Amino acid sequence: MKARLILENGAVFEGEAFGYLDTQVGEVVFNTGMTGYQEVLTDPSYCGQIIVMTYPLIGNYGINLDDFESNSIKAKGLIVREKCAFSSNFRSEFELEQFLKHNKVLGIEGIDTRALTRMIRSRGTMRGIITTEDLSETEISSYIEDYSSKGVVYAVCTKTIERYNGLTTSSDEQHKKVALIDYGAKKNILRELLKRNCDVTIYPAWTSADEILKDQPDLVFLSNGPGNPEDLAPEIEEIKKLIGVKPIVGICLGHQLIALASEGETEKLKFGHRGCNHPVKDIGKNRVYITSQNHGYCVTKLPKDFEVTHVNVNDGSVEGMRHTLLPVFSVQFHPEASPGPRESDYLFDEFIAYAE
Ligand SMILES: NC(=O)CC[C@H](N)C(=O)O
Repeated sequence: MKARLILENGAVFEGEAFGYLDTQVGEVVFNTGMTGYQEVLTDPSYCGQIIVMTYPLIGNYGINLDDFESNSIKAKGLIVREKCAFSSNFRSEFELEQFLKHNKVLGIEGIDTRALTRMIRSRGTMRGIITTEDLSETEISSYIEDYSSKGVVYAVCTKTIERYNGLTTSSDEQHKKVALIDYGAKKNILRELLKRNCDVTIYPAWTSADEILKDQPDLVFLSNGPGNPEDLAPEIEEIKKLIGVKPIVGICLGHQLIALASEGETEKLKFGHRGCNHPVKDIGKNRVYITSQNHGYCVTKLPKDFEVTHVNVNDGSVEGMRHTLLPVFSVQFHPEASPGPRESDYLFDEFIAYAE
């Protein structure tokens, strides 16, 4: 069946539908990873977005039971050049198409993803509709105008407090108590903390600072998550109450929220950074790491008393910052990888070293 992507600038790309037949509106973004489609689709930070994979063949190693970053697809749609119908990998449990169908997500194949990506790069990120229906002009513009990314964090974060014990049980290993505030946390953040013997309590995004402090954590960890950080005014107020009281670290959205809670500023990037091949320089180590990224916003004004620890080698944007006096440290990229290179996972040791 035919399916179309209609962008807000009027461009139309036609391809073949696969997965679940539907109409959805979202922000159309591209990801340059050659692999990692399972992690990308289930990463809650993609909530509200339609993903274009620039690698031309997607689905060739299927979907397995271990690589989920949350328990369902959070993206609104998937656009590929060619979908692989029969996967070939010893870990594959089902096909990409089945996975999309089961999660009620529309995929479109046969799209010139190179032309589409070039258009997004030159025009900037745009809203778009994916559909198998014949929509009228009025329907198209009302879909696009009604689209908003507000509330996405509340849609994806945990609704109840969850507690996990660190993996090592030996009594001489001291377990650090980590309060992970979930704005749409990827599972690999939890896995990395548990692997390092931390006992982790996951709190819904709206949890008050008082409630978190009552549990006496050794470290507060602000997760990644979807949407515009500026939409989270109440959460920013709670973070303000934690800064200087408990050590705080953050990844991606968490990093942006620390900036906003300390009177820094964030802005939307023209087309974002999404992929597994973004070079980031750790200024202290004078080394470049290839990192996994997925963000549309970045910190443009550093808060007072903060210094830049990491910088993006491609465009010079801020990739990490640290308070010069208080235990506060955060990065814009994803040291938990999943998907992508794991070479910056040393940052989890640095994060945990901040614990009291
Ligand atoms: N992965 C993330 O946490 C993304 C943060 C934020 N939603 C952005 O797009 O910039």
